[in-house]
Amino acid sequence: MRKAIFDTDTASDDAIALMLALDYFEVLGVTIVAGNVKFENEVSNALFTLEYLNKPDIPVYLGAQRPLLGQWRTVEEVHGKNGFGDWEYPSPLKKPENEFAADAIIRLSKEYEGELEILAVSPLTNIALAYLKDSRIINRIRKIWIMGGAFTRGNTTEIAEFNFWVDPEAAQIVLNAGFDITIVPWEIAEESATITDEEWNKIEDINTKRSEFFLKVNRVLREYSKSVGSRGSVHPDSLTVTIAYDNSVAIEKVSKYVNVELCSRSRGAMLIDWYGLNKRRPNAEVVIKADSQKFKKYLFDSLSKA
Ligand SMILES: O=c1[nH]cnc2c1ncn2[C@@H]1O[C@H](CO)[C@@H](O)[C@H]1O
Repeated sequence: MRKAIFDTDTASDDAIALMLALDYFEVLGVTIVAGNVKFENEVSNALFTLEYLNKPDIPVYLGAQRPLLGQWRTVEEVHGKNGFGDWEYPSPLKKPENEFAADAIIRLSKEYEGELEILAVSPLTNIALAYLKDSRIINRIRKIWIMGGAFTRGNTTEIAEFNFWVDPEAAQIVLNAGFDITIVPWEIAEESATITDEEWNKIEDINTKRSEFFLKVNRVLREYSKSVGSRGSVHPDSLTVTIAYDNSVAIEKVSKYVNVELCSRSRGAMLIDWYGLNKRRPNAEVVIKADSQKFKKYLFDSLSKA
């Protein structure tokens, strides 16, 4: 089985993406980073998810509790106050590790040199810190799968997607470091990983512990997504993990030089050099079309498991 670290600001879809990652990868650790909701809620959500899915032995490492430089805001309106649709789940018994997330990433990259992949479905602060401490990590990590960036339809500002917007400096560091990177941008998820009301009804009918989990953690996400005009709840993190597992879910990809804007109004914007104007070598593969049916088949299969 492929080996991966799951880097997350655990709220709503992050937890479903973690469920999928546990099915498809040997997850060596879950690293937590500042993003969606209060750090303590993210930690609790990750610990609870692992317990709920009967994987209590997978270590959880605490990472950056704020972005490298800028101010950010959490988005409880998107995920609910606790990030899990206000579901009052029982407090997890499991505890996080003492080792700092960036150190765990560096250590695991040595223990599994050339094999380790990172599923980065959150702001890139932890990965930037790991790289800043040990730049040779770029030669040991096999691949980073990044959920981030918007082409034009930002979900946090007019032009910026949340993960890139929270820590654009970290995103810029990671993108320019020399890792092997695939990016799944926001619009691709909205197009292909939106779960409509009809599909929510189908999930209600599945009636497994996992489907119940989906309905609870994504309850507020569903309301929020619809309130801003999406066709249902949008699941970018789940799509990213599915593409990491089965690359044929990404129907069209382009290799380009990608950077992130750091300035005022357009902070966090994804900058793709479509025409090679900078004469810089491509640093990322960007997914521009995904197979919605195939993604949903994977999601429903996983939700149907006992
Ligand atoms: O409105 C939203 N819909 C879905 N995900 C969101 C939203 N706001 C923040 N995130 C978080 O940021 C990434 C997507 O931009 C996802 O990783 C999700 O956890």
